[in-house]
Amino acid sequence: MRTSWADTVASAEAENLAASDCAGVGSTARSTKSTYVPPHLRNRQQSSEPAALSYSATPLANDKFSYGGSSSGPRSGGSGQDYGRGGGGRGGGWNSRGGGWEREVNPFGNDDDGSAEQAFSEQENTGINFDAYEDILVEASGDNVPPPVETFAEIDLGKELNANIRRCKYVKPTPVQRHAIPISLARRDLMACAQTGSGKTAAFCFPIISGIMRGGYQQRPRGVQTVFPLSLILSPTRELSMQIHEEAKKFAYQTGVKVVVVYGGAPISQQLRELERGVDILVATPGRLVDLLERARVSLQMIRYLALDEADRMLDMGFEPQIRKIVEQTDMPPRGIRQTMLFSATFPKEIQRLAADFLSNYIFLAVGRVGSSTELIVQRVELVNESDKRSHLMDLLHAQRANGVHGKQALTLVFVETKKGADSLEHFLSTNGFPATSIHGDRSQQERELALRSFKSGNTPILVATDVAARGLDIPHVAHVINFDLPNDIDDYVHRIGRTGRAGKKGLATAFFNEGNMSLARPLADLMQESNQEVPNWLIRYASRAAYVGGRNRRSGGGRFSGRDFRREGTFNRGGVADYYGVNNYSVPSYMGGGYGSSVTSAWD
Ligand SMILES: Nc1ncnc2c1ncn2[C@@H]1O[C@H](COP(=O)(O)OP(=O)(O)OP(=O)(O)O)[C@@H](O)[C@H]1O
Repeated sequence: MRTSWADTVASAEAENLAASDCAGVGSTARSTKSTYVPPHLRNRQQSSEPAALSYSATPLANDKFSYGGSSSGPRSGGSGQDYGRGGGGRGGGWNSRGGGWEREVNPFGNDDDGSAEQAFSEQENTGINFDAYEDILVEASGDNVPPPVETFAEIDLGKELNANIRRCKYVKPTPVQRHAIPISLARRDLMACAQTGSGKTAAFCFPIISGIMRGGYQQRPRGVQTVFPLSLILSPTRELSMQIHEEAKKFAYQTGVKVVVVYGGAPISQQLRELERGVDILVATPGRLVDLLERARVSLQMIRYLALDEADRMLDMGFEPQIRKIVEQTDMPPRGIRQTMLFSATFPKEIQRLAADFLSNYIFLAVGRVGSSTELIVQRVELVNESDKRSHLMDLLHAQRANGVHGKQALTLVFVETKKGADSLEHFLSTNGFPATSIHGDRSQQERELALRSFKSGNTPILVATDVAARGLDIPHVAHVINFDLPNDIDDYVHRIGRTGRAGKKGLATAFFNEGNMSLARPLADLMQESNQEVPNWLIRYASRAAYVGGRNRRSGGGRFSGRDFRREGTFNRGGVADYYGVNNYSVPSYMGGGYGSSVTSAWD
C-alpha cells in the first residue's frame, strides 16, 4: 500500500538529507585571493609537503603556461599517464592567467584533506542509491560502439581529473557515464539521452577536460582581444550555465584547464575580463555568445569539442536559429572535424532529425527509455479545479509542515505557467505564512540568483518558478515538485519533476490536473504507467477518451512510446545521417548494457 504523500515527502527528505552532494548551483567555494607570485618562487608549491615539480606542455588557457606540483601519491586510473600540471597538495594550485600568477581557488572548499588520494574502492558511498540504476536498460546504436566501463579506474582520464572525481566522492560511474565517457574518449560524436539527475554533466565534462589535458600544446592564434576556446558547452538558461561552470571548475581543478562562463543579464565587462585571463572551456548561453562573436571577442576557430546540454531544448524552435548561427555560420570547425556531444533527458524524434545536421557518424545512446522519468520519483496527480488550486496547495503545504522532519527543511518547488502567476502565487504564499520566493524571466538576473540562493539555503523553502527552472538545475534537498499548472508538453513535465529524485535519491512530484489539461491526459498516464506509478482511474478514463492531439506529446494517440534512435525507424534519410545510415543500411544495435543479456528483448523492439 502506498503511504500518504506527506509521509513520502518526509521520508524522501530524511533519506536525501543523509547524502551530501558534490554539485549544485552556487556551491560554496572558499574564496582565495589571487596572489602574485614572484618569478623566483613560482616553482615552489604552497603545500608544506615537498612535491616534485612538473612541467607539462599541455595547452593552457590561451597559450599561457603554468607550473604545478604534481602529487606524489599513487597513480590510479587506467594506464595512468600523467597529463596534468596540477598540484596535488592541500588547498589550491597555481595557474598562469593573463601573464600574472594566481592561486587557483579550491572549488571543494576546505575539504581537500587528502581524501583525493584514497582509492576509489575505499571511498564511502555518500548515500547515492546506485542500485536504483542497476536494472536500467541501455541501448547504443551506430557504427562500432566502444564498450562501456564499470569503474572510473578503467578509464584513463588523467591523474588530476581522477583526483577531482574522488574529491567529488563519485564512487562509481552512473550508467550514462559508463557508456558515454568511453564513446566520447574514442572521439565519437554522440547523441545521449538519460534520465534527469543521472549525471549527464560529468558525462560530457570528463572527456572534454581529459581531451584538452592530453591534447598536447596547441598554438592558438593571437588576436588582439579575441580569445580562442578549445571547447564550447551551450545550455539554455543562465542558471544552468552557471551550474555547469561550477561543476566543470571542480572537475578541472588543478588540471590547468581554464573554464569560463558567459551568460546574459550580467555585465559583459566582467565576463570580458574573465575571458581575457584565458579560456579553454567556454560555457555559454546562446544569446550572450552571439553577442561576443559579433564583437569578435570570441572566435570558435579552435573548437575541438562542442557540447549541447538540454540539446532538444537548444534545437527547439526558440533556440534553433541561434544555434545554427553559432555552429554553422561562424568559424567553428565543421562536424567531423570537431567532436559534438548532445545530451538531454528527452529527445523527440523531430529534434533528433534536426540534431543529426550537427553530428557526424554519431552514436545514439539511450539510458532508460527516451523521455522516461525515473522511478525514484513518486508521481501523484490530483484533480483540482482552477479556482481551488490555491487552497489545495495550502493544504498540501500545511500537511507537509506537520509531517516535516526536523533539521534542514525540505524544499518545495512549485511550477506555474506564467511570470505573473509566479509573482502572484509567491505573494499569496508569503502572506499566508509560507516563506516563498520566485524565479522567472521578468526578474532581473540579480533577483533570479538571489531567489535561487535563498531557496537552496532553506531561507525561503518554497520556490515558485516558471519553466526557466525546469531544466538541469541540480538543487540538493528538493523533496517535492508541485505542478500547480501543468505544462502543455509531457517532456516539460519530465524535466520539471526531475528537479527532485536526483542521483539515486527519492523524490515526490504532485500535479494539479483539470479540464484545461486534457491534452496531457494520455501522455501523462502513459508516462506514469511506464515508470510504475499508480495512475488514478479518472486519469485513465480521461486518457482513453483523449483524442489524438499530435504535436510534441509524442505518447499521445499512438499509445506506443517512440523511445529510440530515429535512424532505426528507416523512414528518414538526409544530411549527415544519409552519409552513414541508408534506409536499410544502418548498423544496430551494438550491444545492450545494464545487466541485460543479448537474449533479452529490447524495450524498443
Ligand atoms: N558518478 C556519480 N556518483 C555520485 N554522484 C554523481 C555521479 N555523477 C553525478 N553525480 C551527481 O548527480 C547529480 C545529478 O547530476 P547532473 O546534474 O549531471 O544530472 P543530469 O543528468 O544532467 O540531470 P538533468 O537531466 O536534470 O540535467 C549531481 O549532484 C552530481 O554531482
